[in-house]
Amino acid sequence: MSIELTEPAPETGTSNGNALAPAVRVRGARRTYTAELAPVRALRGVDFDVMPGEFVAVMGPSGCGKSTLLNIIAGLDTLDDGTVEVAGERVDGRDQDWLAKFRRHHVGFVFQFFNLLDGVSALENLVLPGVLGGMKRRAAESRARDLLDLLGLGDRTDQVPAVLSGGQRQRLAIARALVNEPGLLLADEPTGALDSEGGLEILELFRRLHDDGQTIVMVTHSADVAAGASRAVKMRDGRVQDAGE
Ligand SMILES: Nc1ncnc2c1ncn2[C@@H]1O[C@H](COP(=O)(O)OP(=O)(O)OP(=O)(O)O)[C@@H](O)[C@H]1O
Repeated sequence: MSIELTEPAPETGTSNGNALAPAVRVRGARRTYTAELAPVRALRGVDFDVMPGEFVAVMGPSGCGKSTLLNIIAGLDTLDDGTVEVAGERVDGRDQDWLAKFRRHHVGFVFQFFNLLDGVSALENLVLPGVLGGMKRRAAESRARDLLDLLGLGDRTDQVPAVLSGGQRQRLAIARALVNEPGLLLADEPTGALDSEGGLEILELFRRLHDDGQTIVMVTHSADVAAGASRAVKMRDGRVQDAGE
């Protein structure tokens, strides 16, 4: 059974009715963390745009604010100042319930260390977020099986994550992130825990998803991985130094 990877426009409803709204629009983003010695200014006025269908790599030295930027786009962290829009919808200033619902339907998140549910099968790792996202169990199972097939894990449905290789676990995590057909896929160092072969395999998968229209923002330290994206954004000291072309 084939599966359509191309995403329809997210049904967030744009605030201004503009169908060409950027997938992501961040303006003047500031985030300072309280720390023991001195406050850490993780974001110092970031402007960042991603158009629908782009595959953007975010690069920069350790501590420059890459993960913080990704987290504020996902509504996993809050801003001190500035605005964040995803598909035309303001994300900043929302309460936790709104953000949880928003994430469930519109944002898929892939982590460096997979963050899978260890005690349940590969299939169940996908079915649970599908059901939480509002699917009937049978529909979620069907979607989960299709995604596992698509990502080359069709023969692993009943296995728990612990018996999978790192690359297979990351493919499972990507499948999970796609269960609810998010308009936006965010990935924080998705190849960071893999060897170079495993990393390139994941990059190839992202490129396929991108070819099918998926909007992707990926944080990476690897220039080789970033070269596979359609644009590389460079951050430094809490700012965007180069927005790429
Ligand atoms: N919850 C927090 N509390 C305090 N400081 C934090 C917190 N989260 C991040 N920071 C600090 O904010 C700065 C930016 O962190 P961030 O994780 O965004 O950087 P990064 O570019 O993703 O780094 P890396 O490449 O090492 O993952 C760092 O100095 C970090 O120590």
